[in-house]
Amino acid sequence: MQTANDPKIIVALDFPSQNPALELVDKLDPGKCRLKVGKELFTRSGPQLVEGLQKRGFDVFLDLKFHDIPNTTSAAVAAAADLGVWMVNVHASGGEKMMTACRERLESFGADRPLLIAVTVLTSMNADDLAGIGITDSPEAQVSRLATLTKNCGLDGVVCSAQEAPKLKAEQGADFKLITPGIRPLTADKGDQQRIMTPTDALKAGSDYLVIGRPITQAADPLAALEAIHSEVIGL
Ligand SMILES: O=c1ccn([C@@H]2O[C@H](COP(=O)(O)O)[C@@H](O)[C@H]2O)c(=O)[nH]1
Repeated sequence: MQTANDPKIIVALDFPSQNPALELVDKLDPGKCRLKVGKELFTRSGPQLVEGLQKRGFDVFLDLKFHDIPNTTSAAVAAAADLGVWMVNVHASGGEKMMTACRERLESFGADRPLLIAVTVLTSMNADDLAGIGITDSPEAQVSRLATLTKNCGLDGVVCSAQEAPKLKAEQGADFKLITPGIRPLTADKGDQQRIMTPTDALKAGSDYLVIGRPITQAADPLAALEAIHSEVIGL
């Protein structure tokens, strides 16, 4: 259920610099959405921008998808926790030792620690893309395998596509959070996403949070696009 205290929509601020990002953010309501800062905007504008978004009242998902050795990755998630972000992520394919080191490092932040989640299979990838990196299982099977590893390491959830959500909720339980990009309203361009679902279907399938970028940020009227999605999902 979408409530004012736990907005389900996470707007991906994939902008080339902070000015266009803030132009949109200053029209948004932190009661209706959270914000995601990814590699492009963080590389341009960094921690100062994240702090500015948080001062405006928004929860920030720092989507830097860390993938490195345990020592380096756990230090990076601790730096994210120092920034005060709501959620941070790593790649599950970094493995058990890396994810466990990250989870243990965040324990020292107590109840205020960010949610720690792991990327399973990018929503831009299909079975052929997986085969290209030597994985002959279906995306669904690979996502399940990496979600099980992630849960066993004590993380809070995974990034997956909404298509995998029913299986993951059955396998990992209701509390294991599913953060799903690849969200496309019926009229939106698919772009480079492969495993997609509409906002309504994604929430019905078991997504906890919907990551939505271009269908909002590239819309002729981004605020109207967000409002339309918000109205669609508000009762779910
Ligand atoms: O598997 C993944 C992991 C992360 N993302 C990120 O989500 C947004 C999606 O943006 P759209 O414009 O709605 O496609 C983007 O920032 C990605 O880096 C993902 O798409 N898939």
